[in-house]
Amino acid sequence: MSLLIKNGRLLTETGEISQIEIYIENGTVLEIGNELNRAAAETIDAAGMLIAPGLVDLHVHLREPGGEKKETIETGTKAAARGGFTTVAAMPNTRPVPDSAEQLNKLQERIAETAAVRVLPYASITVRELGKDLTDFEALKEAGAFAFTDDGVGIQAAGMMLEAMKQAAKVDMAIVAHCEDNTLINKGSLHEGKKSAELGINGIPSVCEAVHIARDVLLAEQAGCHYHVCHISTKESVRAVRDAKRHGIRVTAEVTPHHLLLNEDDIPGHDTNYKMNPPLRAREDQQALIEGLLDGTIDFIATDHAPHTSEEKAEGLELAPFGIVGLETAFPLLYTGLVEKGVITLKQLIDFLTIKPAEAFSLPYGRLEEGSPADLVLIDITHEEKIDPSKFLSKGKNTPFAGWSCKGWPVLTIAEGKIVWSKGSVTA
Ligand SMILES: NC(=O)N[C@@H](CC(=O)O)C(=O)O
Ligand SMILES: [Zn+2]
Ligand SMILES: [Zn+2]
Repeated sequence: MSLLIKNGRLLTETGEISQIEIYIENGTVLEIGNELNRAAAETIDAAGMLIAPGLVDLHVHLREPGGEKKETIETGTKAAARGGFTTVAAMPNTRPVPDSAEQLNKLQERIAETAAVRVLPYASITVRELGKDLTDFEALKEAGAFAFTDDGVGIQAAGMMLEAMKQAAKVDMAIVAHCEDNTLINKGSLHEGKKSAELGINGIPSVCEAVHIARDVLLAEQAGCHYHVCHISTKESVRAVRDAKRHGIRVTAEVTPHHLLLNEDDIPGHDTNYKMNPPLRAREDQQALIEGLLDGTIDFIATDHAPHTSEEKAEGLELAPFGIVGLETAFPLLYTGLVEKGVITLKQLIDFLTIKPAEAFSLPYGRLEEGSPADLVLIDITHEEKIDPSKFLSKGKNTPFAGWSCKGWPVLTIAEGKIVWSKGSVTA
């Protein structure tokens, strides 16, 4: 199977745009250049489109097994393809949890059968994510685990975290941490601040997250493992990561589009589409996250795509589950909200969604070079369209961004040389 992409525009290292042809064979980029004179089974005219490496999202909830009402591997990866993502890492807070080689193997089978794009499965740190017993890291690595995390819940005991980190260092894998101290959650539904006070709702204080990060970087220093912070959200957390990096500790961090684009002032009232964990923080936290991204404290962007059913989300601010979807809106939102506003460049945005996550975890994805896997996305930078959850391929419609007018929509996604999603107008 061969594919020729003509007339596309590619960003060079310096951020300039160059006209390019890409020839793909058997899932691999064979040649990039001008007037390649290749005869391909299929030709795509990418005139006017920006070509980027397939986007990489290392924090996604696909919900299968056990949560199929919210999402499946099939619907979640179709949503990924529509959003321009060709690699996603699937969180293990499913039922059952991939906490043994047997469960992970079953998950891999489902992925092989139904996924539209590449899925890297996380395994849990503790059995059933209960925080009591460590899983068998060696066996899980052998079975193809991408990294270890108990996302959805923090590792409460420092001794447990240290032991996990030592085991992770032994098998040269990362500990990926949802940072939340259960004794500081305060039964909160929003950030503890202006908005929680205004709405008369319990708030989750910033220190609930930052205290785990401050603890964990010290533990990681001792264990010598790669420690990664999920969905960083507060200025104190950014400070802790920055300080740890300065001291040579092997820590990386991700931030979500919603924490970069929203803060508590944007919450219109009792709307559960603004309820996620960690919560939308104060304006100065949002500013600190942008600064952290710009100065390299925060390594990359991940969506934390967390679909829930509309019935669950209709239960009111205090009872509804935490989480919003993100795969199908990340690029246009960030392009419109950050690049068009001059906060970051287009090159930086693409890097934060491709090469940066890949480098943080030494993955061979997120780059478009001769010999690399043929993962790429064509993006229409100029076309403006409103976010319409009814068009989502995800089962989850839970987004606070419905109706936002955005530019920078993916129009065609190729994963391992195959067209996995197309808006329809570009294929020749
Ligand atoms: N982010 C969320 O608000 N929710 C996630 C859990 C998590 O990422 O911690 C979920 O699984 O729904
Ligand atoms: Zn989490
Ligand atoms: Zn998550």
